[in-house]
Amino acid sequence: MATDGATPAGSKSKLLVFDSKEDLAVSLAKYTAELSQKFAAERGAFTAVLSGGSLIDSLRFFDVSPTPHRSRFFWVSPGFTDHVEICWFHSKLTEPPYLESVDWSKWHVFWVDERVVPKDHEDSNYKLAFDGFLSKVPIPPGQVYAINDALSAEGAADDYEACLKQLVKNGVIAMSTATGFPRFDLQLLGMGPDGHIASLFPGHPLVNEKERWVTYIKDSPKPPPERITFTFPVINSSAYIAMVVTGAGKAGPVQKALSDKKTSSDLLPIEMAVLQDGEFTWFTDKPAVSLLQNK
Ligand SMILES: O=C(O)[C@H](O)[C@@H](O)[C@H](O)[C@H](O)COP(=O)(O)O
Repeated sequence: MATDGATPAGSKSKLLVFDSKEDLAVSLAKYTAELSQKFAAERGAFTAVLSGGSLIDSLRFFDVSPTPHRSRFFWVSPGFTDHVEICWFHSKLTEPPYLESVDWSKWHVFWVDERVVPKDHEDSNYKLAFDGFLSKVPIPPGQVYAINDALSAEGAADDYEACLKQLVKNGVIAMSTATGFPRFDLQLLGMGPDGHIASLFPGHPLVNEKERWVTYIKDSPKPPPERITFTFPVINSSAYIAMVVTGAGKAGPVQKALSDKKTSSDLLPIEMAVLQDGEFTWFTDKPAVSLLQNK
């Protein structure tokens, strides 16, 4: 059966490897819907954080099928491999049954990073998520927290941080008693081929930010250059992280992140994503884990 992987900070870590992007998307929809139900019942709100990039495709990717879909995935941890076959309805978050069964009124949506461009610009992560996901589900518009696109990068980061602080005060966002930073229920993240997450890039001083909740970058190596981003203390205070990584182009950083041998001097941002008290799940495909030993 399934097994948990390494637990570096006492938190849980799991690696899921899927046969196809469709299978990954089916599982991600089920995982997200279950967490939404759990937090809506426990706290009366579900705080979900999105990234840009290919993640949104994973929330909307495949076709609807009326018949159950047989999906295989693999749980992998050092020295252990198991294959599990499961039947799921071939469904995504924006289709039945989730469209009706998820309590969308409890959702509050945030971005782990955003490009400093107008909301209707092709580069906007808000636009990407709106077109592919948010426009298809009935989340109250007042609970979708886009950046203020009239501000500079610095101003937008300050404004977003102030918004988060207000929502912590109102009890919409939980606080981590362990870290003193906001504790989002679920962060749905992607990783770039260089091992970056959010807009925290390898070798950039922002990876060391310890005080701010939200900060800004004006020299992002991935275009466009101006962005705002959550900091590591906020990412690492999450209750759950789903790290969605597919494709052979990302196999190098995946191998490095999951390797037992770590040297603190050259950590990639993905290796710095270590939950203090939460569950970190990798949603991957076979090409992304092709450099791992025990797959
Ligand atoms: O604004 C962005 O560029 C993203 O939020 C970024 O952090 C993204 O998640 C990764 O770069 C992975 O992107 P891909 O999945 O497209 O490689």
